[in-house]
Amino acid sequence: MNNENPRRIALNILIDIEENKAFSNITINKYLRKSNVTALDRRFISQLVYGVLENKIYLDYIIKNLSKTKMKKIRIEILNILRLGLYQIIFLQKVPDSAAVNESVKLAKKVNFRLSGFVNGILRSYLRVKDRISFPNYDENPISFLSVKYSHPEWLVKKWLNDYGLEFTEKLLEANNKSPNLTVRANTLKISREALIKKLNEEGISCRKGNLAREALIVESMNNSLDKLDSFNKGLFQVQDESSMLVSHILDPLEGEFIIDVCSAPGGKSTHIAQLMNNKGRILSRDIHRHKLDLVKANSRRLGITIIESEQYNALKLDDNLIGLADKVLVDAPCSGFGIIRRKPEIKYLKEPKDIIELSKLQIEILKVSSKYVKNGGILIYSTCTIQDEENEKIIRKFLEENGEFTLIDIKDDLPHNIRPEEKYLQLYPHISNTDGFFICKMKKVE
Ligand SMILES: C[S@@+](CC[C@H](N)C(=O)[O-])C[C@H]1O[C@@H](n2cnc3c(N)ncnc32)[C@H](O)[C@@H]1O
Repeated sequence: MNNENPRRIALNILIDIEENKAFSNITINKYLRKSNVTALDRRFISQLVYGVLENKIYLDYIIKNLSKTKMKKIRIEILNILRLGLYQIIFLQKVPDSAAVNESVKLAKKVNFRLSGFVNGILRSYLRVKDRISFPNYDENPISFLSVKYSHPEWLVKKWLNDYGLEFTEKLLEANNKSPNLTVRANTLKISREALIKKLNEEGISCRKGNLAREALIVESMNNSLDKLDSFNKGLFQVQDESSMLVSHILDPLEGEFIIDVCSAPGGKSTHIAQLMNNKGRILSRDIHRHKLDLVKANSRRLGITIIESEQYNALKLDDNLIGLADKVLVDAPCSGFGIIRRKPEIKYLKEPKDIIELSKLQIEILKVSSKYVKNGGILIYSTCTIQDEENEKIIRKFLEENGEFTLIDIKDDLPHNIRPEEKYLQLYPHISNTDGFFICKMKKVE
């Protein structure tokens, strides 16, 4: 077994994510970029990594039941080999049980020969007693039941049950463990959506029109990673979820305007805004992290956008030079990310209740400071990729209470016909719109 063994690569990725609290998508890309595995193996590696992360609490519950060694005492490599083995046995019909066990034992032998017997024992005992493992019972403890079944931490399940009720919560939990659509935005500065479909088909990518945004394409199958395609390198598209595309449509930028995007990296929305402005006008794209701004620059260059100025800047600090100057300001705020658990399942284990409190303080401050840049009659957009009220509606309510010069604008006219929010703002959920969970709110500074 060499280092190009897909299970070994998946194991290394899982350990890296756990030890370094790293993001799954970035870590997977990092490892795949330096390996020579086939397209089929790349898909298998992603499936293993996402599958284990999505189902970690469930898999650990089983390991805890079968192991005499306490979870905390099981070495991280062995624990992840067990998770990988069980995931294959339970969730992957295409992998025979014997192969899942044998490959896990082989992997364990490479990592720590002495402990391969332990791995063999746990996996084989699972196969023997799987029907007798006792899981939490819904009637006795619905929170534990849902937490284990859908691998979400108990505090989050409890919170969502409280906020949304049982039916909604269960659908949301279930949707969070499903694969999201891979969606791209046609760069209409260079190509129409129809012509892009043709070009991608020629490159072996099958895709269809999106459901919500007029530039969106949903990728249905591919035999190459998107960033290796000629169409990608020529800047004909940008990977972006449809929910995120709606933000720029709701901002509704016009040619010649001055737009400030205070939290812009990696530039998904800034570049879309530039596209909607026909690359005419001025966009100031700021972010607190310099290295992330390199992505804004690289994306702009690839997409042929010249009106974006990127600048490292802390959005909490008022910039006196910009007060009252912007036609439109976008605050796409840092958030808990609970709307993108499908893309980054590790988020559900990393974030804690105290993070939501800290984030909401940061969000309201950024919003207050950034609102100062809006000119009279101008527009302020607040968006997040989360579904927590504390980071969304409550922020807006507080902001509007304290800033009487801003008023909420109804966004129905900016939305496609198939989205009809009950409120003036928009809250999307993965199990309802099959997009990321997203919040978008539009405010106007009264003249
Ligand atoms: C949701 S992401 C932005 C995504 C981006 N708008 C896009 O569409 O590609 C939030 C960004 O806020 C940045 N950020 C966090 N705290 C900040 C601060 N105090 N000032 C400016 N940017 C900040 C993060 O670095 C992160 O890139």
